[in-house]
Amino acid sequence: MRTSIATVSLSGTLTEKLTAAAGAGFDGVEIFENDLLASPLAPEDIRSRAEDLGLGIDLYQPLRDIEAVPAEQFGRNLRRAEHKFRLMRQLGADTVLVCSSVSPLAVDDDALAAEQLHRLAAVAEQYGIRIAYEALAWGRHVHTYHHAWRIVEAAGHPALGTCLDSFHILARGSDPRGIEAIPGDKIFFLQLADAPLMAMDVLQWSRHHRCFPGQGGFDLTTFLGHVLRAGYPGPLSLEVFNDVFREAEAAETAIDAQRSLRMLQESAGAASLPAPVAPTGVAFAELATPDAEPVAAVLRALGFDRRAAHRTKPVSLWQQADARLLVNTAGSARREQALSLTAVGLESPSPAEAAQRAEALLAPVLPRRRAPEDAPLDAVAAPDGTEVFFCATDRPEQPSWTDDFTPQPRPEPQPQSPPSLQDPHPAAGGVRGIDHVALTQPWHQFDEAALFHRSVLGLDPQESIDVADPYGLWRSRAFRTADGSVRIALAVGPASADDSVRSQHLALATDDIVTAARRFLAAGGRLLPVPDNYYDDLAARFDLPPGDIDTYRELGILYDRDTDGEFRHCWTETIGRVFFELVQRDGGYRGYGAPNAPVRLAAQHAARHGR
Ligand SMILES: O=C(O)c1ccc(O)c(O)c1
Ligand SMILES: [Mg+2]
Repeated sequence: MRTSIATVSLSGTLTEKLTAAAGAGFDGVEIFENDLLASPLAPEDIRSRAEDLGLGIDLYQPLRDIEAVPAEQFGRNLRRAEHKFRLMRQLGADTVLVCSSVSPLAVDDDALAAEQLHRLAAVAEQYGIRIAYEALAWGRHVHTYHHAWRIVEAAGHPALGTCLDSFHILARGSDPRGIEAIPGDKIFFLQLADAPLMAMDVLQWSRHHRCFPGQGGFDLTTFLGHVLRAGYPGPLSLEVFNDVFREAEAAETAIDAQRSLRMLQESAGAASLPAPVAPTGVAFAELATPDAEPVAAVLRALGFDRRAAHRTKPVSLWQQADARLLVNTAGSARREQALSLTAVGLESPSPAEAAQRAEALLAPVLPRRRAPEDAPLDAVAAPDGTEVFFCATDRPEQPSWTDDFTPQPRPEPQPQSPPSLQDPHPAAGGVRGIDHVALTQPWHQFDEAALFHRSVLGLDPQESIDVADPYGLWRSRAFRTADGSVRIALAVGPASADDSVRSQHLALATDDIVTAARRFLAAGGRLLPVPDNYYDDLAARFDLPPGDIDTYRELGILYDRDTDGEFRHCWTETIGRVFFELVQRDGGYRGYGAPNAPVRLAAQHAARHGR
């Protein structure tokens, strides 16, 4: 289907908006009046600029406060409208949006509204223009789609149809099934927007918090199904008023927008994409640092061995059971000078198919080989720049990223066993694998990152949660496979948290955190100190054996429980931008210890600033 985007959804000048829309593969745009008024380009130049970019101007908008007004006022409204019809001829736009009046002059009289819209349509028709009448959720007398449609039907003019906007319809809780009763050819335009579910004034909600389909809480798949079954033949157009998108890079927002529409068309059965390939595990996480020694010391204390070295690059593979970490010191030219998490390898049943889907969803695909002699690997860049590899680890039928590594002799020679990358049996208190990867997102990319992880990586979103920090608020949302074999937690921090303190972390799974913490401390590792107050509260909240609480207090282990299981965890000190978490997840515990996160954030501030 044809895809379109309203210029109000993108940042920048009109030219920048058009370029971004075209770059993301949109077929058309809705031009917002203000974008035209503020543009130095004449309407004919806008038209040819759009044409050169392969974009149609699918809608011009809006005409406001037109209908159901006293005769004299309507005369003035018609003159104003005719002015815009002439402009639209120059623009090459043939559909104009009229939103339901919010004017105090408007009267509650459907017959008058229908008569005046009929007269407006008759004038528009002379210019070859169609009127699409839309009910604003806060319209003075007309605020539901069925009401707008009743008026359009009563007006009975071929140049008059209705515009459906998913936000206005779903925000008011209208039943979208009634859309199927509208003849498809009388739906002149379809605007799509999602929004987080919020209890607030609907105008403020609409003007500030709309987002792209799949980023909010509305069921747009069902909604679109009704519109398509009605026989709507026009474009799917995104009209998203969003404070963050107004500031973000237009080219990236446009790609995020197009990705959301492709996902929506897939879920509504209107288009197909290469099938999703859910990952089955975390193959590795890659850390970049100019100086390997500080992180190597922590990894040794955590029980990791330096198991292999890259054949051609300064990259070491550290491993313990299924936890594999790459430490890359070729990073001096990287944007980060401090230790940072730069790549994640996801074990994929079919790396090539995962990459095909990623490409169809406009993810930036990275070169398959970083160097001519490297094994070919499928990888894409996440919105925050993290490289995500689709991996097959040591599977005979596929190239393996481990092919680029040469096993190193074990530190304590084991004559019977040759050097190997396999290590299925961790010692008691050892690390078993990677429980989750936690990535901090730039503040303006949280919704984009969420859609990316769901659509491109095939992960299921969990609830968004707020976490209090002494100096602001974090918003965090985890994405996971159904079986929990891959968990990625995204967080966006307070504006005051500058980039250097936006830490990322790797949570390492163990079956025995008490032994793991003791071994780490005995090996010279340092855990983040946890205040005594925390443990007093723990005793009040949970009926844990007092001896356990004493042990947790001694070691700095925190505890949480949900209806399915228990969670115990502790954190290392931060090196550069990265810290490690030891995690013991028992039963079916689904969370990440969120109730304990404020304690961590306060302790990390204290460690950094001595306060
Ligand atoms: O907020 C508004 O004024 C406004 C204008 C035009 C639209 O299509 C819309 O959905 C909202
Ligand atoms: Mg609208």
